[in-house]
Parts: sequence; structure tokens; C-alpha cells
Amino acid sequence: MGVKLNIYKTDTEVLASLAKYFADLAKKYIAANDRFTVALSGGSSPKKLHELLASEYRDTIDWDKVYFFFGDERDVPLTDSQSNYLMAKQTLFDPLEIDPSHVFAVQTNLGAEEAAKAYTLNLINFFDGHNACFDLVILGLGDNSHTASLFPHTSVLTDESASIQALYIDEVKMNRITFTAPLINNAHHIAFLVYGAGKAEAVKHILEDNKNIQEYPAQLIKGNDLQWFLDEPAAGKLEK
Ligand SMILES: O=C1O[C@H](COP(=O)(O)O)[C@@H](O)[C@H](O)[C@H]1O
Repeated sequence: MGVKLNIYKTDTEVLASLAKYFADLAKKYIAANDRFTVALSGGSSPKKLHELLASEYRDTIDWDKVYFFFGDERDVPLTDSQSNYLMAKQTLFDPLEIDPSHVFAVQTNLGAEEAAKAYTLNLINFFDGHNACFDLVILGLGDNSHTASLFPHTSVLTDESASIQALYIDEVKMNRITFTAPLINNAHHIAFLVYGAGKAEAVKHILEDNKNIQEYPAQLIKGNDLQWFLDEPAAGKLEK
């Protein structure tokens, strides 16, 4: 299956479409496997998605069968305002009263390197020693074309292992812990959530420019079912 672009006039419509996609996949995988595994993205874009899921889909998804992971995390305490975990806790887990044992936070209290190792072990245990294969990975896109914490001109971009790596990112002056592209690409379904004109240049680089993964890391993301959920401003520089 190729890349599917879902382009809507407004971010509200984008979020509604992705929330429904999330719900449809959750129902499908819970019916098939009695669980739905999802790796969340961080930053600010997903906040409204989480709030929508926690309100409109509170009663239509069997949330007790959903298991949450993080595609990347900042090397900060989980109580820090920059923490991707804290954002998800406040906008999704707390409103839905998610069982904390179903949420796999990156244990940043261990320090970045040890946290990456511990997270890798968590995945090995959760997936019974098999390669981690998430039902859904949700990704954002930075205006510099990074996704997860796969930033331009970093060593992790050429890592061919499906793993979790810790590295210092000079661009943001902090350590990050991130899925590698092969780990993301193992997923059954991958959804980019990108809205706002500020992302238009990056979207064009990723979807239409020649391959240059060092400049445009999100070009590394491939998958059986890779879907983009975009508003028109974010898609505004794509060839019509
Ligand atoms: O640093 C990060 O940025 C990206 C994009 O965030 P957004 O708020 O511009 O959507 C995010 O996907 C990633 O998880 C986060 O750590």
C-alpha cells in the first residue's frame, strides 16, 4: 500500500478524521487481538486530538484494551512541561482514567541512555521477545522536517536497527530518546498529523523533493499503510 494523503480545509476536520481513524483501528485490533497498541507523538499538535478522543470517543472505544507508548521523549522529568508523557497524561490518560499499567512512559529519571535501554526491554517484554510491531504510530512533523526525535544531520538517521536510541540533539540543546525509523516502519499503520501553514515547506520537502534524509528525516518513514492527515495550509506548497 502506498502513501495516502487526507487533506481537509481546517485543522478541526483533520483532527476529526484522525480521531475516527484511531477509533476504527482500535475497534479492529481489539476485536482481532483483544488489544490495541499505539505509539503517541509529542509536541503540541496532538493535544487537540487527545482531547477529542477523550470526549467524543470516551464511550465508543474499549480504552481498557488500549496500550500507550511514546515514539519519542525529551530527556526531562515526567513532571516537566516539556515532557511528551505529561502532555498525554493531562490531555488523554487522566481524562479517560487510563490504567497507569497500560501506559509505557520513557523512564527519563534513569538518564537518557539507561532510559533508552529500559524502554527497549519494555518493548521486548511487551511483544514477547518479538520485534515490536505497533498497531498504530502517530507522528508529528517539525517545521525543520524532523519527526519523532529524528532530527536533521543526526547519527540516528542511518541506524538500521528497529530500536530506541538516546542522543544529544544540538538543535534543541537537549538529549532525546527516540524510535528509529525502522522501528516506526514496523508498524501496521502510521499516521502523520500535520496542520498549519508553518509546516507547508516541510511537507513539500518530505512528499515531493528528491530523497535527502539528512535534510528531511521524515522521508525515512515508509510503511504498509502510511497516511497523512493534513489541513490545506500545511498542504499548501504541494503540487496541485
Ligand atoms: O519535538 C517534537 O516535535 C514533533 C513535532 O511537534 P509539533 O508540536 O510541531 O507537532 C513531535 O512530533 C515530537 O513528538 C516532539 O518530541
